[in-house]
Amino acid sequence: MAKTVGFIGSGNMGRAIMGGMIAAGLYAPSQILASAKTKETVEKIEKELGIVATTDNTEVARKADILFLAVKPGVFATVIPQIRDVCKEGQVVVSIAAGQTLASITDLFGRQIKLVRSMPNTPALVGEAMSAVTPNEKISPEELQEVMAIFESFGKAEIVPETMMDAVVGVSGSSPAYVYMFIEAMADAAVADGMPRKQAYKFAAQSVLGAAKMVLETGEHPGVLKDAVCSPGGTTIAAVAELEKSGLRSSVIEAQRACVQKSRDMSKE
Ligand SMILES: NC(=O)C1=CN([C@@H]2O[C@H](COP(=O)(O)OP(=O)(O)OC[C@H]3O[C@@H](n4cnc5c(N)ncnc54)[C@H](O)[C@@H]3O)[C@@H](O)[C@H]2O)C=CC1
Ligand SMILES: O=C(O)[C@@H]1CCC=N1
Repeated sequence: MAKTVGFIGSGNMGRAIMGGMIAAGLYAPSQILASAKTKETVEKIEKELGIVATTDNTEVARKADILFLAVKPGVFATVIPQIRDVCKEGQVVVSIAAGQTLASITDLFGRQIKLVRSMPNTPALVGEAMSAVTPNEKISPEELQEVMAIFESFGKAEIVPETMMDAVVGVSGSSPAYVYMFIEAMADAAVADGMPRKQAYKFAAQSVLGAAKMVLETGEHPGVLKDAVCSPGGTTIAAVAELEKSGLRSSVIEAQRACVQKSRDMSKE
């Protein structure tokens, strides 16, 4: 097992992964080394996660057995030239960036490295991420197993071909944002009907969690599960008819297609 897991970038996603890994107990906080841009963030994450942090990206690259690149895609061209000559021998590099391909990252390193492209999501923080993982040909089965164990420590993970990554960004990387909007809208409606805001979030979020679990655990088609909620002449079908009128499905499909297209465009930049 890797002795040190490094993170370059400690923003929303980096912190969600570190928090998820620590909560799962797969790695002790002392085995995680992260870099951040400012001293304030270094102090904040050291306190928040109990890990060691630094403003020096090269220190993380020198020491990490597995190195997560958790900065924004546009920062790769700054960070990789900084670290490429000091990376630890035999190190496995894991990118979590949208729109950075195995080929583009390899180009920035200027040589073939052990590289994994991945797409997690922020529910990593509560152990419920959905992550996709694509290794390059330098990654051994044992190394892949170790990387998968990290992703599985904070949620579900699957190996996918790289050609699937743009679709993954749409359906799981970015989709928590659409779901939060749905929860917010349901809560707003309940608040309009007099429910206290905090209680409204609980009722809306727990209903989304329960519905998602029904899909995952019963194996039923979502349409069958929907039909079971719709009593003939009842309340639910009245809501469903309105949602169809305002084009909920089409709206979600178009939004997700825009997300996937953006991911494709970013890969070409
Ligand atoms: N937020 C999300 O839901 C997801 C994000 N991602 C990917 O994760 C990556 C990070 O995204 P977020 O965490 O959302 O962004 P963020 O902006 O929250 O985090 C990026 C962090 O990198 C730091 N940073 C910037 N330049 C740096 C440098 N030169 N050296 C070290 N640190 C530097 C920033 O200060 C910031 O804290 C992106 O590539 C994104 O595509 C992937 C899946 C989901
Ligand atoms: O919005 C973004 O670009 C990142 C990638 C997936 C989720 N957040």
